[in-house]
Amino acid sequence: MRTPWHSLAGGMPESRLLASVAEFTHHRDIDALDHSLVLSMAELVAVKSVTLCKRGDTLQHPVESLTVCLRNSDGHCVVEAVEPMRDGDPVETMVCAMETLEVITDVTDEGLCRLVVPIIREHAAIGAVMLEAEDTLDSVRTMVEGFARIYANYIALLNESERDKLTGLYNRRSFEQRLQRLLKLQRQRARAARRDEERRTHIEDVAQIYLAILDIDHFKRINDTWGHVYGDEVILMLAQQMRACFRQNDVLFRFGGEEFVMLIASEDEAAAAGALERFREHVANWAFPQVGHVTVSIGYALISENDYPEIVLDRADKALYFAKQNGRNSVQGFEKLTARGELGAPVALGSIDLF
Ligand SMILES: Nc1nc2c(ncn2[C@@H]2O[C@H](COP(=O)(O)OP(=O)(O)OP(=O)(O)O)[C@@H](O)[C@H]2O)c(=O)[nH]1
Repeated sequence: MRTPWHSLAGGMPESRLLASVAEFTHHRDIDALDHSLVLSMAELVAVKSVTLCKRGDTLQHPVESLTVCLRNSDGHCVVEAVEPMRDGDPVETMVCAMETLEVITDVTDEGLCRLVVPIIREHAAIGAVMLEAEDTLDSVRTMVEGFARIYANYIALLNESERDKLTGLYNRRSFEQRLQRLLKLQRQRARAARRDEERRTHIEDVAQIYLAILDIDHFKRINDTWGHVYGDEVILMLAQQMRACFRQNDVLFRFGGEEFVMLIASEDEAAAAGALERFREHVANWAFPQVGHVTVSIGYALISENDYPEIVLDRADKALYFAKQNGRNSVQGFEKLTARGELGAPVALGSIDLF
C-alpha cells in the first residue's frame, strides 16, 4: 500500500499526481473508470473514504449509482459499488452539491471533515465526489476539483464514442452495456420498491423493459427518388422526433442505416405498445421537408434480465418482419404474435448470428 500524500510532509510529488491521473484515465469502461477514480484519490489523500455519486435521471431517483472506497483499519483501500439510497445525510449532501453546483465543506455528526465537489459538464452536474477525513481537507480542495474536471471531460469522450455520428443517438457498439445498465437500474428500483411500501405504487419502480426495432418503410425508394442527402435528412429528423416523443428514461439507438432500436420501460405491454403506436402515428402524420410523408414499421419483445439480448433482438426482428410482410406502417409484438400462432416455432439458442 502506498502512503497517502496528504500524510506526507512537504507537498505532493507531481509525478505521483500524474501517475494517478494516467491510471484512472487509462480505462475505456465507465464502471472501471469510476472504480479507479475513487481508489486513486484514496491513495493520494489520507481519507477515511471517497464516494463517487452519479446523478440519476428523475427527481424520484436523484442518484443512479454510488461507488465507495473505504480505508480499512489496516490502511488498505477497498472499493465497492453501493446501492443508491434515497435518504441519509451523505447522499443528501451530494445531491445538494449537484443541485447548487457548489463545493460543500462541513463536519459530519461523527466529527469527520467532509469535502463534496460537484462534477460539472456543460453547466450541469453529472455527479459529485465526496471525501471524508479526520483532518481538514482544505489543502486538497483544488486537486479534487481538478480530478472532477478531468473525470467530467473523460466521461464526455467515452460517451461520444458511444454515439452515432449522424443522429447523436447511441450506436450499436454501446447496446450491450446500455442494456445491462438499464437492467441493473431496474433491479435496484425493484429492490427499493420492495423496501418501501409507499414507493411500490410508483409506475417506474415496477416497470418492465421492452426492446423495439424500428425500420423506415421503403427507404430505398426515398433515396432513389430524392437522393442520399434527403435520405440522411429523414434519418436525422426521425431521430429528433424519437427524442421528443419517448421518455427521457427510454434508451434510443441507431443500429445502422434506417434501423433504430429502443429500450422502453413501461408498466405493462399495453403501455409499451401504446407508446410505440403513438410514435408510429406521429411519424405517419409528419411531413418531412421535400420528401413528404414517411411511415415506419416496428417490432417489439419483452426483455428481462435472464434473457440473452441476441435472442430478444431476434424476437423483435421477427415481429418487425411480420409488420413488413403485412402492409408495413404498423406495430407488432412478438409475444402477441406468438400467442396468436402467427409466427413459427421458437428459435433455439445458438441458431442465430446477429452480430
Ligand atoms: N441515405 C441513407 N441511406 C441508407 C443509409 N444506410 C442504408 N441506406 C439505404 O437504405 C436502403 C434500405 O433499403 P431496404 O433494406 O431494401 O429496405 P426498404 O427500401 O426500406 O424497404 P422495407 O424495409 O422493406 O420497407 C438501401 O437503399 C440503403 O442503401 C444511410 O445511412 N443513409
